[in-house]
Amino acid sequence: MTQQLVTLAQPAPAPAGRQSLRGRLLRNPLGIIALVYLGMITVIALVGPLLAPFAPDEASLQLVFAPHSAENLLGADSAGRDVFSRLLHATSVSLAGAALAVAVAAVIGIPAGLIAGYRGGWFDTVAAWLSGLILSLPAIVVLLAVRAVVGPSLWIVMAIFGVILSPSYYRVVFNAVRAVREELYIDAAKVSGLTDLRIIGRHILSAVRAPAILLTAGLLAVGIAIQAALDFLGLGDPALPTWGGMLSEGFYNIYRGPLLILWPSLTIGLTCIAFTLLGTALRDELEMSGDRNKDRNIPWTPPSTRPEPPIRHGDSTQADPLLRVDNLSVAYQVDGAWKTVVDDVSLHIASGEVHALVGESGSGKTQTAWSILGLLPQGGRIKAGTITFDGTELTTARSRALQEIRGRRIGYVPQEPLSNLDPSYTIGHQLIEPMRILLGMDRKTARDNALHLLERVGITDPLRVYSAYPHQISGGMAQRVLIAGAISCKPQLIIADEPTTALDVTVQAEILDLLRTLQREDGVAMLLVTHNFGVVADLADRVSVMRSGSIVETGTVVDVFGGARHEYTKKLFAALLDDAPARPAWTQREVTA
Ligand SMILES: Nc1ncnc2c1ncn2[C@@H]1O[C@H](COP(=O)(O)OP(=O)(O)OP(=O)(O)O)[C@@H](O)[C@H]1O
Repeated sequence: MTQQLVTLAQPAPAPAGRQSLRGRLLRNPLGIIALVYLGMITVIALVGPLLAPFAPDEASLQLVFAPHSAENLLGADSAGRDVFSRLLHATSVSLAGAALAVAVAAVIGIPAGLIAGYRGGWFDTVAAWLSGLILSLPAIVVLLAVRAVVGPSLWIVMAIFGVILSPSYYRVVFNAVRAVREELYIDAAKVSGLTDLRIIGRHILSAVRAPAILLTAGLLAVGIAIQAALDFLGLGDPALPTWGGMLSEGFYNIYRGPLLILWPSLTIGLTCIAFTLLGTALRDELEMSGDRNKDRNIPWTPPSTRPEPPIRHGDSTQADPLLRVDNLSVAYQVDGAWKTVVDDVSLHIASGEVHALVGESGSGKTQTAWSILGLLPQGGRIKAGTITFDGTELTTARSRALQEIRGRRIGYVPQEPLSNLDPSYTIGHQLIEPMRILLGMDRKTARDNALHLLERVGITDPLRVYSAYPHQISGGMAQRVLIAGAISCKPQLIIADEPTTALDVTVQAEILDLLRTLQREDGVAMLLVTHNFGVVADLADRVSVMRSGSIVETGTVVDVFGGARHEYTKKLFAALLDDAPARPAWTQREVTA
């Protein structure tokens, strides 16, 4: 999990799952049904008026309430007009009306949300005020007033309805932009010299796209329903054939021509359902929520080249270890196939022992640690092996048993201290909550305990830090707070994932010192994920060296440091103990000169 400060002049590659949204939507049954129906209705809207056998208002007294026939496929209405032709024309008008409302809403709401979310300031204040004002207006009353003023114009009424809908886009886009605005990659893009417009176009719009598409599907359904309702109430334009107008006509003549109400209501209902289904399918695919079920259908097979058994120094099996990880394999689904990132990993940690996992970036250290914590990110699965903690099998444990173990008996110290604290709560609140829930302490005892813990981890002003918010403390302090949190419930095992990487050198030394003291005083076992051999030598009893998802060498620190046998371990040591001068000779000469 090395924090990589990549320049973001180029956008980060999209996750594999996002690359083929259209393809995945076409594999989603709901998506296919909705797309086929909506595709069909759009084609009808475009070419229907050209294919209609009659003009929408062509009336014949002989055909009043005529039943269906070869000439009038769906019969005729109370004025003797061909229902089929009117339905084809109404499809164009109704869809265009809904599309107009949504287009107006998007044109106003999306740019306003982007600017207010990204720039903030007075624009944010004015836009938030206006959006609140529009939302507080009763839409139907406004539309009635508009109709009274401008007369029966479908297009003006739908355009005004678009304005009323625009706060929906504004809020969704504003929230999406706010969520990414403070991200490091946006700062990196600013630093790399991109203009605001380019940053919005390249980095922000991609965060806004998914929620905006979802909202559009929902608003199109709302647009159709509202327009039908206005026409049904007789507030539409009587000169234009619409689904709502036809529905109204069928309703008034329900006894003489019962089928007249069927066709428009069926079309309105199916179209609204199709837009809603499309929205649901899009949400499933964009949020990858369907993956939970899909990945069951793709069988995982171990990679064809199995890892060699690790080189073991001495007997690394313990009679009754606190934590046993045996033959663990972890895989992610990427482009419809399993990618194995941890393969056949076994390690045992005895009570009070510090076991270090070292290896190059991407070798699977963090995935192994997260598997033990049950914190694999979405898409990651334990595909083989067992993880037994103090006799409890964690891979098959029910979530209640896991909750009891995680936090209470296994503590976790993450790599990035500040991003692991919730900015909305004080440090004190975040410290006492687990103690109150997991240990059943009352508020006062938990508070005293939290202050004592803060003092114990070396915070000089515990009272101030207790009532501070995460942004008011430094990275080193935040790491101490997280260590205090990890030990607050007196766990038997602490998993520390590169606990010093994000800190400067002097603070690193202090934090290592602290971990060492706590480990000795409390006799807690520790799984330490690190790249740093210095940290291993300083803290660990045993070490396992990982490469490409598997352990290649394992043993006590003394044995491995004293006589590394695997080529890869030797290379790691060689890289560390390079005899070459610290900087090339020519540079030294230049500096001396
Ligand atoms: N969500 C994911 N989808 C697919 N592969 C992933 C995912 N997360 C991690 N991986 C892959 O898992 C492998 C192991 O990653 P892991 O984070 O465990 O590495 P690491 O050894 O902890 O590295 P570092 O020291 O840089 O933190 C990497 O090849 C990584 O690309």
